[in-house]
Amino acid sequence: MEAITSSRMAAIDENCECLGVKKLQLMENAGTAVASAVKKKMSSGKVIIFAGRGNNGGDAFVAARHLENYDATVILVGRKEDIRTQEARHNWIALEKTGLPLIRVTESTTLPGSLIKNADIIIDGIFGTGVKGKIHEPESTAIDIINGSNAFVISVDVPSGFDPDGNSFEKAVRADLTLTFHKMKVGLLTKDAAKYAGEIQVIDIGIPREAEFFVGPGDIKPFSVRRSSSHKGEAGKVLIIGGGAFSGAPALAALGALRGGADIATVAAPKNVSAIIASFSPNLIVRPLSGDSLVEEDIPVISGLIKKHDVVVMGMGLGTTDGTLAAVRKIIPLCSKAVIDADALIPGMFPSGNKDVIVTPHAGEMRRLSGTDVPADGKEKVDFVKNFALSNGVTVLLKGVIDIISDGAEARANRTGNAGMTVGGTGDVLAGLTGALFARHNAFEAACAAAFINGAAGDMAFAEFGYGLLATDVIDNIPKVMYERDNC
Ligand SMILES: NC(=O)C1=CN([C@@H]2O[C@H](COP(=O)(O)OP(=O)(O)OC[C@H]3O[C@@H](n4cnc5c(N)ncnc54)[C@H](O)[C@@H]3O)[C@@H](O)[C@H]2O)[C@H](O)CC1
Ligand SMILES: [K+]
Repeated sequence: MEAITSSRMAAIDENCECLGVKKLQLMENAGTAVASAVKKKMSSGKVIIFAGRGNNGGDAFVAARHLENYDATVILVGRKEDIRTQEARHNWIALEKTGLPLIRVTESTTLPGSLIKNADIIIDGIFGTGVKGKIHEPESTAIDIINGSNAFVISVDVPSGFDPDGNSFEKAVRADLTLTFHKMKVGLLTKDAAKYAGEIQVIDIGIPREAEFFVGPGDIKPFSVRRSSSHKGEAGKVLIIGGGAFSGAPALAALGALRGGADIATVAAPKNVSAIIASFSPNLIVRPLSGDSLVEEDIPVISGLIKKHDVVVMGMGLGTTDGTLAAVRKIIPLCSKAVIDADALIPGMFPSGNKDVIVTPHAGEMRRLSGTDVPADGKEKVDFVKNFALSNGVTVLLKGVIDIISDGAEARANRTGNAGMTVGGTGDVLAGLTGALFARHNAFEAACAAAFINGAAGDMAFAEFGYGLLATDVIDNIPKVMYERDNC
């Protein structure tokens, strides 16, 4: 059964907002489904609703509002001033306008244990996917009280305290029924989950398919955060192997990597272009290779550089002489993580099972790599990319009007970008940016985020320069997309 992590769920949630489906709507659907489960179980009776200060509590507030005709009481575990999100606050205010009794509990000693004794149903909305670490008071005692009751317990999304990602946890509600939203959670598939969750039902809360299939702002969020205590190099060291035939392409890739957050971008380039590349920017470290093009004799130097970097980005501006292609073939197996672009995209060279290679072809390069025509669009194109990724053991980022990204297991698409980006160099920027993101995250997530960020930076450049935009304008807008812009 397909299951989802809490971080992916949060990303999808964020993507929904951009598609016009607000969190408030999802919360309404979630809470309505919980109330329906109560109505299905009994037509009248005593219901106690435990709600926390996060969105799980918000779902419980909605459920309570839909149970006005029952003998229902809401226990807010925490101060109403501390209700964390706008959506949950909105639903608390709506609840205050009903005739339902609302009890606020800030200390474990004031939890009304006697009220719970003869409850028929308890709704458990203390924590959902946002639970972290040791359970504090009064939540901890609230969990104990629920577990000590004889009522039928319905947990909202996950039993409160239970780790949605399958990690160890301190204590959790033991539910009879868990209504989990959108998809099964990874933790609910672990072997002792049923002890806590009881029967598990997956509830559709109206998340559009597009929120999962199209890369959105939620998917780039994890790439925009960094610990304040980070040390030099921790954000990624990227080695660009390119140039010889050209000099601008590897420089654009390196600058794309730096704007994408890499701490270090080193360019290993043939001697004929190395000084030119260095002269483009003082931010670049350039290591000259032996001659006018990459050759096998350069491999000892390159091998040493690979060991000092997290990711290799290779191909841009290399040229396609036999000697260069022979060198490329020998370099790829030396890399633990590689982004392969442009001239380094050589047919038949990706070892199956090596998931730490991202290839970034456009349609023409994809045709060369696969030896067949790429379907124009639709499901056929997605399946084509997915099959290629699976059979070659790589992650594919196929560039196009709509980019398709797949690691062979999953496929997503990216809609950012514009026709102004057909200008030379934007693909080099994307390759470098992909390398920077790949240094810190897995191949598929990095490729998805890079496609979105590069396209959105291109859209910002288009707003300023129209069809006169340059690859360097895309580079300059990368941080705005990652750190400043509302990307909806
Ligand atoms: N994913 C969706 O599309 C939807 C999800 N909904 C519901 O939202 C919750 C997740 O909400 P979130 O606000 O992120 O987190 P929680 O409500 O689970 O909890 C956060 C809350 O709890 C406090 N807290 C966390 N850990 C502890 C602890 N150890 N001790 C004490 N307090 C703790 C924290 O400070 C916060 O205040 C999801 O499960 C769904 O139920 C949407 O409503 C519908 C769409
Ligand atoms: K819960």
